Amino acid sequence: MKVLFVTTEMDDFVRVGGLAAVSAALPRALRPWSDVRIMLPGYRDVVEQFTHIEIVGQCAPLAEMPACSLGRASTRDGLPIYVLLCPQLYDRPGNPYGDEQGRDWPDNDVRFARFASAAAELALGTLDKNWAADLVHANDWQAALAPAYLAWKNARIPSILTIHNLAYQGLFPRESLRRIGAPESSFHIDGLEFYDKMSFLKGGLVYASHLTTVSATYAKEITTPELGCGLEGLLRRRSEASELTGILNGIDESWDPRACAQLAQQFAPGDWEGKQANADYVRKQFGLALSRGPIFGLVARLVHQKGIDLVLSAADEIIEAGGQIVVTGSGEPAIEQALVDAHRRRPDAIGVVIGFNDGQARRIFAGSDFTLMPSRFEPCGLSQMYAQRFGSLPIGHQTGGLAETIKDGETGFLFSQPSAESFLGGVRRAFDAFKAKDRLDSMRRSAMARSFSWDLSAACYNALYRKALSL
Ligand SMILES: Nc1ncnc2c1ncn2[C@@H]1O[C@H](COP(=O)(O)OP(=O)(O)O[C@H]2O[C@H](CO)[C@@H](O)[C@H](O)[C@H]2O)[C@@H](O)[C@H]1O
Repeated sequence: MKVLFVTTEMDDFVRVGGLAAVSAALPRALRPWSDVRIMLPGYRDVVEQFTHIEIVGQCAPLAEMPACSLGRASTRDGLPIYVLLCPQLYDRPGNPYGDEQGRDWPDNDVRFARFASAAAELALGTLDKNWAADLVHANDWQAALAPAYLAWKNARIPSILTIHNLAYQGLFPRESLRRIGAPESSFHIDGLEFYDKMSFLKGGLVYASHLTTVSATYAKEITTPELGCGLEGLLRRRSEASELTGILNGIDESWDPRACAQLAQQFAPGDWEGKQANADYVRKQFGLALSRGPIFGLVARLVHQKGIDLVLSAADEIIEAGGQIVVTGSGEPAIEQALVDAHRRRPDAIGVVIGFNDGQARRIFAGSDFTLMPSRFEPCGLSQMYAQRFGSLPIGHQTGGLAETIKDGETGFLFSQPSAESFLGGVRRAFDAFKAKDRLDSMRRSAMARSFSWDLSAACYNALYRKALSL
């Protein structure tokens, strides 16, 4: 079975959020079953990391989308990667989606439509004479038009679209339709149109043969007006036709505190002195006061979704009760600034490093007692799984994947509403557990014993692929 996995982030080369971790781990977990190949845009960060890229094909210009070439390379462990080379679109500073100031690139419609249409061509066998795909697996709005381009070419290749976050839809003005060579006839309510704009995500929601999202709970939630982002009607129809499946993400094996080389000290369940060494390190690194109280960690993209405002409004109570807070991540400038201000107000108790560094994140999970995840919604969430493996008990809102991966009172704490009061309820329960050392010990052991292995998820995707191919 030949699968083209189309994504715009991958931990090996470039990451903005959780999609990058999934794109690095899931294709690897699928390798025993299929010939999975990844397709990425040729961003500067991707191209620079390969010593050799073999050019395998050329893509002709289409509407306002420039010609480009397709390169083939592979990761050190032999995973084939196709890279779409078009310096004019992808060789830029900044992150995959915007400039160094965080503003979206104005030509993102062309950048990602070019990517998606090239993916469709590659799948059809017109770009690499030695390879065509049996199935296309596209991820999020950036790749969501791949199923649409397949449909517009009347191709019969089945496609799967995974929604990692419905809140990002890739909305562009109607004129984009012409720029990306989409048929005029696709601009209607059952096609790409979304309130008079063009929605890339909707292209995938409409044209993909099957939809998945990253937890069963979120798969239900997105069929409701509360979390359906205006697309609930379409999603409900696809769900009722059994064409929307929730498959929980896993995490990779490097999340093992006994072996993780990036920690201040490795530790096993029960070795709380080892865990304490990481707490000491974090306190020192973040310039916090010496303390015997709990550390609350927060590792997240700093966006509205993640409920950082709830953490800020609870900060005084956490500190008064003897806790300290450490935060790392990057995202919206206003949220970054609010965190920096909170740190300036209480540098002894609130540590903040804006930016993202994987080692730093791991040391926070290892050094903290609790991990804060008051997300307003959370399709799956990875931080709460990383946290449990590292003995940091997550305090999460009972939504999406958090509701499925945190065992309330056993491996972490769930609270019911995305409000400051409800969140504080979870925090207070955490303080109680911290004082009851036997309880803390057994909760940490239960959390660390969980595996969150990719194997189960990969088996579900494999079954879905086979069903889509009627194998
Ligand atoms: N700039 C940055 N700042 C902070 N952390 C960064 C980061 N870049 C990468 N990360 C990493 O990404 C992790 C966060 O991933 P999540 O899955 O929790 O959320 P995200 O919203 O990015 O992903 C979306 O996609 C994933 C994957 O399907 C879903 O789990 C999730 O619910 C959905 O919102 C952090 O633990 C960290 O390791």
